[in-house]
Amino acid sequence: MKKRVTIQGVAGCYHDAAARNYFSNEEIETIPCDSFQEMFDHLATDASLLAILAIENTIAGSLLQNHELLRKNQTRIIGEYKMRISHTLAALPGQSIDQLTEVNSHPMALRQCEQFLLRHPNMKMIEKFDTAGSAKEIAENNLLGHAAVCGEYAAELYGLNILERSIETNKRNFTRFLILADPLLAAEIGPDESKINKASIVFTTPHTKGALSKVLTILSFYDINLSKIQSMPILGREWEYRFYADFTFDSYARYRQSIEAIKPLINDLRILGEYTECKNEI
Ligand SMILES: O=C(O)C(=O)C[C@]1(C(=O)O)C=C[C@@H](O)C=C1
Repeated sequence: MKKRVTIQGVAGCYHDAAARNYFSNEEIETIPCDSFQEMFDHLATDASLLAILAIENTIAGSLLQNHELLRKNQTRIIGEYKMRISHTLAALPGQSIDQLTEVNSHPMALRQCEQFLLRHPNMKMIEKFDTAGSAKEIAENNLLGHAAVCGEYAAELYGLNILERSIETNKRNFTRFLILADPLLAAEIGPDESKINKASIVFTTPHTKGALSKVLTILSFYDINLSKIQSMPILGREWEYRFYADFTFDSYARYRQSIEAIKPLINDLRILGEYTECKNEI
């Protein structure tokens, strides 16, 4: 059966490209959403759907709100995909860069191109819900004076002219996406234990001396490699934090033992997913 994958954004956006790359051996249908929240709403009402969710970028950092969405929803992470992101500046045919007064894009994309955009102060940065959505809006409404920061494919798809290519601040610009599924579907189509070498968890620690350090020491004892840790404030408890951690490991059994070993030291543990590490980042 054709997989249906919810994406934030419209045809030609980076989520669309990431979904098509990740499922390159299968025919898929992408379901556009206006926000990350809307993606989770769709997943909650239709357990047969999958989703792809940007979680961090090598220039702009973490998408913080997406960590909280992962925790608050029952979906499981079943995979990850790292994709090179290269942005273009695109406008209606006939427009030159000095005629532009406004640049539209997803906030993460604008941040990734900040150095280029600061060199062109004639363009005011206006955040929109999507890169490709910005290109589409400019084309459909014939918005003279507007440019979009979007992928080359999106510019072509919506008939815009590319004024500048590779405008990201650093060429090593990658976004890491997570593949999500309802827990029952995840058990069915997620990777076999033998292929699992990465996990994402969230937990809190008591506000005592060395609490987090003790957890990390135990993980290191079990040969667990901490690949990312992200703290987020706990609502209503000033200056207290929740920790989102990603691990990689060679032995699934040792990883499970390490989780059992840290349990007495932590609270509110949730395993967000166990999956195969994506290595295609070069
Ligand atoms: O606007 C898009 O095209 C998206 O898919 C969103 C998004 C993001 O959420 O970070 C995806 C990848 C890039 O980092 C820029 C924007």
